[in-house]
Amino acid sequence: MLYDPTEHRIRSFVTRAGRLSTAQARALEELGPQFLIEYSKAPLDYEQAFGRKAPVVLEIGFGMGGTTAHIAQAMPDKDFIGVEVHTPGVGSLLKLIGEQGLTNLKAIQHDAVEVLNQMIPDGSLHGVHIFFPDPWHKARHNKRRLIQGPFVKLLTQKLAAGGYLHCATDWEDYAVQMLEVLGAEEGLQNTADGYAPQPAYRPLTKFENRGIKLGHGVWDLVFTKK
Ligand SMILES: C[S@@+](CC[C@H](N)C(=O)[O-])C[C@H]1O[C@@H](n2cnc3c(N)ncnc32)[C@H](O)[C@@H]1O
Repeated sequence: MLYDPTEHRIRSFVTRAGRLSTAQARALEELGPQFLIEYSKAPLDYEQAFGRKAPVVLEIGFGMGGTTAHIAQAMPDKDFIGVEVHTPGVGSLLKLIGEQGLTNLKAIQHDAVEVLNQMIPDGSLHGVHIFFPDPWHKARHNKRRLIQGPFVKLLTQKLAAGGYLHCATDWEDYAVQMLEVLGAEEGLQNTADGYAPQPAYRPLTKFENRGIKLGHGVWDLVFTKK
């Protein structure tokens, strides 16, 4: 066990109260029963969850879900599971699922580390997306960053052979950390010589737009499981 969720550990998020809009609250109430997968300590049966057998991509920390819904719509042959702790974000994603009539996207509202440990079977994921994870840019908060050795080992364990891990960030020193940590994971192989060109399926996100306005660069990293 790489992470024991029963042990105290430093989390990559802080619980924010966050105000729900009326539309988000309605989406949670009306679409939650169909599109939310409840956190559980039992392994998830993807075929049962989606009613078909298809490659599964997990997205960690989808924020308001705009990118997640965009990608799911563009790839109807794949099933997507988004994991997010923030309630307004989950409401926002459910609203998009309803508006776009998506049947290949569901959400889990829970800490992704516990979801991976408890619900995701080893060797089962076609891909993992982690777009603009919180940079925790103050040095004393760096330890909260998601992309660290043990977490990357856990992700690698959950990927199928040939499956991919795609991370993106607009914080240069987090990009450097990601390249170092992913490069050090012996189960992974870089698809590029260093940072990867932005894959065509990833649209600009809200955080990316903000970063670009602030003059930050954006770095994509795409690794595959050996
Ligand atoms: C900076 S936001 C980026 C959101 C989105 N990916 C985007 O690009 O717009 C990071 C998100 O990750 C979520 N998050 C952080 N740690 C998480 C965890 N352990 N499990 C699930 N979600 C997490 C936060 O709640 C937040 O919404």
